[in-house]
Amino acid sequence: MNRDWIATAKTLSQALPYLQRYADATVVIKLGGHAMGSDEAMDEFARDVTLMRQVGVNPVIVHGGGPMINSMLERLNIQSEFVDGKRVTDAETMEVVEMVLSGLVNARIVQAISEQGGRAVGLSGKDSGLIVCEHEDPRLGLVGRPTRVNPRILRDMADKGIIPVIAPLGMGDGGETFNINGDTAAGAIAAALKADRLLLLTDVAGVKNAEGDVLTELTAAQIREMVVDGTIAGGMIPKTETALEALEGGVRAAVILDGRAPNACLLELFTEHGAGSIIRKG
Ligand SMILES: Nc1ncnc2c1ncn2[C@@H]1O[C@H](COP(=O)(O)OP(=O)(O)O)[C@@H](O)[C@H]1O
Ligand SMILES: CC(=O)N[C@@H](CCC(=O)OP(=O)(O)O)C(=O)O
Repeated sequence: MNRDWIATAKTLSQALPYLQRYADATVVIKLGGHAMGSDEAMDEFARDVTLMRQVGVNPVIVHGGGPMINSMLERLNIQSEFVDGKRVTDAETMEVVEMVLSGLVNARIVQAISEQGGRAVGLSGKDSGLIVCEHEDPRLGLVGRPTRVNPRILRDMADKGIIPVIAPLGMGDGGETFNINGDTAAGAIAAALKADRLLLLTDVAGVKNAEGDVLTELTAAQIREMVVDGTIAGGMIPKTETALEALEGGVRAAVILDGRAPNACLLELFTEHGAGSIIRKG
């Protein structure tokens, strides 16, 4: 018999304990704009998510789209700047952010999952009272900090076998729209669902130390130290902040991993090998 088929059967057999461990688990996956790359990578991600659902996991997708927002702002000649990894958002920028996240990025992910045979439905934090926000910092304009997350709609969707795909927008108490960093939104949702895993997919293999080596396990204390000494910088700041807040909020473990690596999510959940940097409570 062809050896590849034997290897496939063996792989499936070896995955059994992991499939059992994650049966009915809730896994929140943040797909960063940098991890979205090519159509092939998107198709593979969609296939992995569809497979997860097929074997009884409840995947919840929260996406970013920073690079896509940047290119649309450039086309419209609108300047944009970041403070500590978050986009300063005025009313004009907010319109573009919403248009790109809900109109382009969200729709692309939903379509990719549908093409793999999964049932995906796109929504944003503004739908069904999912994420209510307040102003995070006066310097950032319409950037929201989630104050209340109502995950009921997500539970209803999971019960029906639907994979939610969520754009990181929120609603203020006065009905205004807020831009939420994708990592922050994913962490808040993971905490509200008391998720078993929060997977933060990005474009690096994990959190690196000052020598550039990926740390496979990290503690909260290590993270705080690395933020203070500047080893963790830029977009990695909201990511690690999110991981810590999610753990405080009741998530069992958070993992920062390379979304461009082949079958990144499956590798992390269903093999002994794991992937990226894992941060556990403690
Ligand atoms: N200590 C670190 N380890 C790994 N990446 C880091 C670190 N400090 C800063 N970074 C930067 O953070 C980036 C990931 O954040 P970001 O670009 O916002 O990703 P995404 O768009 O996937 O959310 C990496 O590409 C890297 O340039
Ligand atoms: C407040 C804030 O910074 N919002 C982000 C939302 C998108 C995002 O988080 O995209 P990535 O995950 O691809 O970086 C932004 O405007 O770029």
